[in-house]
Amino acid sequence: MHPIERQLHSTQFLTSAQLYKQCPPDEGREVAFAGRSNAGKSSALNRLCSQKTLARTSKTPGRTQLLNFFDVAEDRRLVDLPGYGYAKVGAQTRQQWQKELDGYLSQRQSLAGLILLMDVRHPLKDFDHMLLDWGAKAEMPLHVLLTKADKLSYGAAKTTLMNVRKALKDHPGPLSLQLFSSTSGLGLEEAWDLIGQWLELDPATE
Ligand SMILES: Nc1nc2c(ncn2[C@@H]2O[C@H](COP(=O)(O)OP(=O)(O)OP(=O)(O)O)[C@@H](O)[C@H]2O)c(=O)[nH]1
Ligand SMILES: [Mg+2]
Repeated sequence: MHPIERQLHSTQFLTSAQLYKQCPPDEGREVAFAGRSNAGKSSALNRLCSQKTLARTSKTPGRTQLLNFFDVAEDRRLVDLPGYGYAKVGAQTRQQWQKELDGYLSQRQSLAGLILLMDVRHPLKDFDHMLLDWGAKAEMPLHVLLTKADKLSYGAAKTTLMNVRKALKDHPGPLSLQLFSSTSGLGLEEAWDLIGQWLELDPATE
C-alpha cells in the first residue's frame, strides 16, 4: 500500500463553511480541490482517501455548495471547494459563493497548493484559466488532474495531456499535470505523492 494512501484512509470530515469566516483556524497546511461543477472533485477526494462517502458526489452539477474541510492528521487538511459554473442556482447565491471562494483563495495562509480538476474531455474552460491566472499571481503551486480519463481511450487521453501541457508551457508558477480517473484508479500514485509533499506528510508514519 502507498504510504500516503494509508494515511489518507483515516481522513475524517471536519466541518463545512458557507462563509469564509466560518473556516476552521488557519493553521498548519491544507490542499484544496477546485474545478468546474461536475469535474469530479468530490469523487477524486473520496477515491484518494479510499472512502466511498467522505465527500458527497452527484450526477447533478452543483452538489458541493460549501467549503468542506477534512482532517487528514493534526493540522493537515483537504478541502472540497464548491464548483464554479453551476447555472441552476440563483445569481445571488452564485455571487455569494464566488465571493466566499475568492476570500478563501486570497486569504488562506495554510493553503499549500491547489489541485485543479478538469474533465479530460473539456479542459481549459474560462473558469480553469481564471484559476490558473490566480495561481500564477499568488505564486500558488498548482497541480492539474485531467479527470474522467476512463471516458477516453488511453491514447486520446495522452494526446489531451500533451496538448494541455503545451498550452500551459508558459505558466509562470509551479505547475504540474497528470491524467486521473476516480473510476479506474489511473494516476492515484502520482496524486498521492504530490499530496504527501504538499501536506508534508511523513511517508514513514503508520
Ligand atoms: N467515468 C467517470 N465518472 C466520474 C469520474 N469522476 C467523477 N465522475 C462522475 O461525475 C459526476 C460528478 O462527480 P462529482 O465528484 O460529484 O463532481 P464535483 O466536481 O464534486 O461536482 P460539484 O460538487 O457539483 O462541483 C458523478 O456522476 C461522478 O460519478 C471518473 O473518474 N470517471
Ligand atoms: Mg462536489
